[in-house]
Amino acid sequence: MTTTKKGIVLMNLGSPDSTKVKDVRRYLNEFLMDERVIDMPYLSRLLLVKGLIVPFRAPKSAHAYSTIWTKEGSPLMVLSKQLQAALQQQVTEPVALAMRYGTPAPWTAYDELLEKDPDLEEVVLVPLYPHYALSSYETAVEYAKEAHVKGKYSFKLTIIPPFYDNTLYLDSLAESIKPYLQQEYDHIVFSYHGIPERHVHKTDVTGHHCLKVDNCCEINSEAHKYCYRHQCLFTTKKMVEMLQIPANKYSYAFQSRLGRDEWLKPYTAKRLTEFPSEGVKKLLIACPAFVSDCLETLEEIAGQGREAFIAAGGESLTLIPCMNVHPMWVKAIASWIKEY
Ligand SMILES: C=CC1=C(C)c2cc3[nH]c(cc4nc(cc5[nH]c(cc1n2)c(C)c5CCC(=O)O)C(CCC(=O)O)=C4C)c(C)c3C=C
Ligand SMILES: [Fe+2]
Ligand SMILES: [Fe+2]
Repeated sequence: MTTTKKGIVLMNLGSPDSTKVKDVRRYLNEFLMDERVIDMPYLSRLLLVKGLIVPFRAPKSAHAYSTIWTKEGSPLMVLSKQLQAALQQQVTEPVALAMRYGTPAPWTAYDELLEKDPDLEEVVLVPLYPHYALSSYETAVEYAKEAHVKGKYSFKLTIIPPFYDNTLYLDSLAESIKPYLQQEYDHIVFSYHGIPERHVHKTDVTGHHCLKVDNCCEINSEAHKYCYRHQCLFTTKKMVEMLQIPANKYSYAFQSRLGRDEWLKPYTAKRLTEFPSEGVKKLLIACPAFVSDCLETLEEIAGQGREAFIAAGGESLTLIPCMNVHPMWVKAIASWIKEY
């Protein structure tokens, strides 16, 4: 029996090169000019992003990054590199890292793998997103595929699908949350990165299900394959079942809204200011849409979010860290590689 010579690419979102405003500006321009993130015709997008959003956002984001930046760089990059190293301990195939924005680009990762093994026959791409969204999973995959075609690489590219319902992901996530449920708490919120409602309509393959039918995400539909909201709600439901969280002690919410469009609701930022008046004083927050801690968990939730919650009368907000390099999570990725 001959075995295929494989390599692995872990792919995440990416961070600016530094907290300097010019680096953050370059990163935001690349990110927000992505048509799967700001889905507008090119000229309108250019005017909005370069004329309005980035000039105002870059200094604010640079400051936000400066509050979480480490000696080794952005937490997202540092933790992604740690995940790469931990996975490399578990598998014999070479493991490289790629980012959708900034560096390392997918072609850099492909070249790195080929340098280690010029006879490489297959690369397994692991987009580090549990849930499908145009602005996360799809854009990463399309970018990696484009780099594969443009670079005329001869190896086969195999792509791991969104893993929101995969037992190994759910087991690792539950295991990473479990210790935090031992402490006294009033409520746990599962906070997912938000997306515009328009994106949910766009990915509805039926054209008439998502956000149009009552309880759309709970009624069986072929739309769920691409429905970010369904997939987030599914992950929440599984966590609640597996961790036996009482029905009155949990909720879900969506964070990181940008602009004035309607995004998935409820908004985390609003809920944080409402919880204390509902009797929630000790709050836990888990962020299952992120596999590695990043600006959105460390600054938006544990920084600004905690401040808003306390100012509204809350006592404590505990951010449950992402899976990061949890041994079960590393093993989960290693076994997906074997399966594919
Ligand atoms: C979990 C998946 C993600 C989805 C879906 C997503 C959608 C989305 N994001 C923006 C705008 C921004 N997001 C930013 C940071 C950021 N986003 C994700 C993941 C998803 N985004 C991560 C992991 C991060 C953190 C990166 C890091 O370096 O730590 C930012 C940059 C920071 C800021 O200025 O707030 C922007 C901008 C939109 C518009 C969108 C859906 C359309
Ligand atoms: Fe984002
Ligand atoms: Fe749905």
